[in-house]
Amino acid sequence: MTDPIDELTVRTCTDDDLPELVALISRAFLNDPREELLEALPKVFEPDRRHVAVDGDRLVGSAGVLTRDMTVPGGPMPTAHVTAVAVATTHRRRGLLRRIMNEQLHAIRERGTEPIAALWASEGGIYGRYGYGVASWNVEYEIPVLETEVPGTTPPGRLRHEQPAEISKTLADIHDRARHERPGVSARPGRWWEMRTLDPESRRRGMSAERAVVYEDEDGAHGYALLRTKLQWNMNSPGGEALVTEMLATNTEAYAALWRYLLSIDLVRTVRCPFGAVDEPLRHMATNVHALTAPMGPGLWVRVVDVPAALARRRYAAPIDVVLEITDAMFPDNAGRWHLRGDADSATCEATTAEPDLSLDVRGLGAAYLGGTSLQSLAAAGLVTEHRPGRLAAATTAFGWRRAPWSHEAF
Ligand SMILES: CC(=O)SCCNC(=O)CCNC(=O)[C@H](O)C(C)(C)COP(=O)(O)OP(=O)(O)OC[C@H]1O[C@@H](n2cnc3c(N)ncnc32)[C@H](O)[C@@H]1OP(=O)(O)O
Repeated sequence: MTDPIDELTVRTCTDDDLPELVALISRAFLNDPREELLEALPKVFEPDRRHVAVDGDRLVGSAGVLTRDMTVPGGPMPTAHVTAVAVATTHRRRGLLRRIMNEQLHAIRERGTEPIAALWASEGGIYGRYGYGVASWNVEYEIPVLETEVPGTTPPGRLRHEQPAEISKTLADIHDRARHERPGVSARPGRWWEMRTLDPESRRRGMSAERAVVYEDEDGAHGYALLRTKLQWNMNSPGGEALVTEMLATNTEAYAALWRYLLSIDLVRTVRCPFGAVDEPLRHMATNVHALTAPMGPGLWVRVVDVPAALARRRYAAPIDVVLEITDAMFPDNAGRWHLRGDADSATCEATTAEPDLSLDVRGLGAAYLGGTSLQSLAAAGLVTEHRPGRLAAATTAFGWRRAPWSHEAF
């Protein structure tokens, strides 16, 4: 007997679906549908890239893609940003997500412009089965500011307070220049900055409006921090909190000046920075690194959608000449042997019948793609097999990168 879930229509969205879509996504993420989502979403909404499952006159499942570049080792690359995945609680665990993911990944592949897809997962058990691997790690800093500081003299530049929406061009310029150094950072095309700088009450969660601190010198602006604050008292002592919602800098001076500022705001005792990088330079700048001890969790998950295109598009930290044997249960065209040759300037990847040096599933390739998960550690976990001695070590070095991948926003 056919499960009724197989009878549901899965189609792409229209603008008319928006109100019901907002209700579906809000409920799935345990919220009430909020007016401001109806204002924010249309700024970045791509109906033709969002799948919905329909039961009668109801939307019961959905997953979308945002068309954005992401920096990968070597530079920016079109990347399908998978977002706002939801299945109605009335229809859960009957295979609806599986149907939607299948449609979505095939649509990305048919489009032919995005060699990889990326997402932030709400739970760790969902996306591995679709070929996604954890490609970056996120560190959640909670810094007791009385225990550490960033020493140094007053830099030549200065800091100024601004309303983010009023200086979005400056923020966008710093963001664009800073992100090229760092795999994992997403571009903000079109009306993204308009959406990012909306500051509805519901985003504040009891804290202040978001404000910007910009570092500039005579050559222009080189860094910014976006933050919220909240004052509370412990008996007669201040116990204020600052939440750094985003921070990017194009040089060390700006980065140090911003952290020096953040760690010395009067009445603030704790600075939280929920999107921290694994290789955050602050650890080497602060006087007490123990104050920066912090939990780490998965950040970006990457799915390689087109193996030869993805491997030829990124660059490699050292010369590489290797035959990879890939398995991929969803895309047979990805499976097989690929001869990858590359270095810091160029790369090629062609089908071959040669004996493989390494074999791995596409999920492991996604994990290693941004340079943040080592092939050697995947091999130690039994997820990469080496067929010729020495090839694993060489490939591990080449797949690494000078900065750890980092995503500064959970899209
Ligand atoms: C990129 C993002 O947006 S991440 C956000 C994801 N959305 C949410 O967390 C919102 C709340 N949750 C939901 O909307 C739904 O429960 C979803 C979308 C996570 C899952 O939808 P469902 O239709 O129930 O999933 P479906 O029935 O297709 O399950 C497919 C497989 O994934 C597994 N699975 C589904 N959800 C989870 C989960 N949260 N944790 C672990 N495994 C899961 C199922 O057990 C099933 O496994 P199987 O193939 O071995 O049988």
